[in-house]
Amino acid sequence: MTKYVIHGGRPLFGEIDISGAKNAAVAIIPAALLVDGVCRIENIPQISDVTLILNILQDLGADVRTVNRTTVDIDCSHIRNARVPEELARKIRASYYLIGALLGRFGSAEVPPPGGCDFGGRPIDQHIKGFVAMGADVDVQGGYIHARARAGRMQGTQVYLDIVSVGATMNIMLSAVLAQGMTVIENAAKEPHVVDLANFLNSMGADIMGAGTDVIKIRGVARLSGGSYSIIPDQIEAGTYMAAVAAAGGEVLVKNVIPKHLECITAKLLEMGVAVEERDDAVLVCRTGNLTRTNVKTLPYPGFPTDMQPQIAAILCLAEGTSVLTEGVWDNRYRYVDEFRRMGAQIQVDGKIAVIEGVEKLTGARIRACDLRAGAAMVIAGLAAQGTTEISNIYHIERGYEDIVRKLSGVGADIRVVVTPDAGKQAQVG
Ligand SMILES: CC(=O)N[C@H]1[C@@H](OP(=O)(O)OP(=O)(O)OC[C@H]2O[C@@H](n3ccc(=O)[nH]c3=O)[C@H](O)[C@@H]2O)O[C@H](CO)[C@@H](O)[C@@H]1O
Ligand SMILES: C=C(OP(=O)(O)O)C(=O)O
Repeated sequence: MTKYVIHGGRPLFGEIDISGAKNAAVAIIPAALLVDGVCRIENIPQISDVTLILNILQDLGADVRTVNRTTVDIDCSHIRNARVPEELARKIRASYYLIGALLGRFGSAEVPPPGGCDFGGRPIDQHIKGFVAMGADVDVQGGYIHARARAGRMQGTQVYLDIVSVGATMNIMLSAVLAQGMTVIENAAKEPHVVDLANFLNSMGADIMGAGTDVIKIRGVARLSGGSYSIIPDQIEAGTYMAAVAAAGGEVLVKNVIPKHLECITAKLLEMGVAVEERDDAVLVCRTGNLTRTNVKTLPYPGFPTDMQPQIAAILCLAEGTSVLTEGVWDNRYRYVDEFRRMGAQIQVDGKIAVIEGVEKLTGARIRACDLRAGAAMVIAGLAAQGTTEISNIYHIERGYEDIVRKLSGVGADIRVVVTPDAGKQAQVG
């Protein structure tokens, strides 16, 4: 078993470099399927979700070459296969983007239902509604989603999303760039990664307007051609390290960020008494005094991101007074609360609302990551806690954080990766 062992209670000082955004990279890499020629993609984060999506493209027949640690060249010109392997696709959420990209490229796709963090139901009905409106037949058989454009090519149309969905907005965009005519997505998501995908596709020759607003217009073009593109910095990775400084104390320059994307997080940290100073492409985060209570509700961008909800909860556990946290996106994103309670946190959950009574200190405990951001929040709690925290199931964290142990050690955290023989092997030895 591999776990993180953290000796908490040390403030953090120094600088942390932020990697490319997970939720942009896992859409832009499948988008290379639409391009005729070589796409050079830079600022790719070294995380397991990216490795998986690159493996899927290779399995489909793409030529993937590593240029350096953060750059790959992808050439999908010779792909003829539109069936995605089940064992890879089920491990990540972003495999759903292969439906839109393959439909756009070949007019057909066979993709297993996606995996990803478990927040209760994660339907993709809005993605399918969009594909059907654009002239595709979609059904599920033998554990696979089968999608086929009846006219051989997707047809532009108007799609109104019943709910603001990041995945549906980007998937419909992928299926529309090579479609016949104009597609209009209404009630579209506005997250930075939606804009990044549109910018990537436009840089390869697509004609997309309005990304970042709630109406996106995509005029279909005959072909996309190769080029190079650099992925935006990860808003959530940056927010996670900002939260770590807020919880543990200290002063850290979080570098290579777009401060505008962080404003929703910065605003809450300021309310809690944390100093945040914006620079051109960095934010300086400093916490010396006590933390003040606040209320937080997660919402689609530009609201406070749901992917920062567990991390802000870790700080609120240490803030003076009672805070109310409302999850506005997912039905069940509080599965980590029992683990926090083992560290002395006082949290009551009722449906989508968590009431957090601040405590003076958290104490180290053996806890288990239950999903990606919950795992990151446990790291934050461990850094702030007195004593030793051991976090298992860290593969969840490695889906989305490049070198988290090295980055935190670089600012003075006492965090190590420890590999122990699993229970089965110990029993064999004994
Ligand atoms: C790989 C990736 O980018 N994952 C992110 C993406 O997930 P994902 O794309 O799965 O999330 P969505 O934005 O689609 O989901 C938002 C809400 O819409 C609902 N919904 C969504 C689609 C649909 O067809 N029907 C439907 O009812 C969901 O249940 C949820 O309540 O956005 C989420 C919301 O910012 C983030 O937490 C995830 O980190
Ligand atoms: C929920 C997340 O990821 P995914 O949708 O890939 O499970 C996340 O990035 O916080």
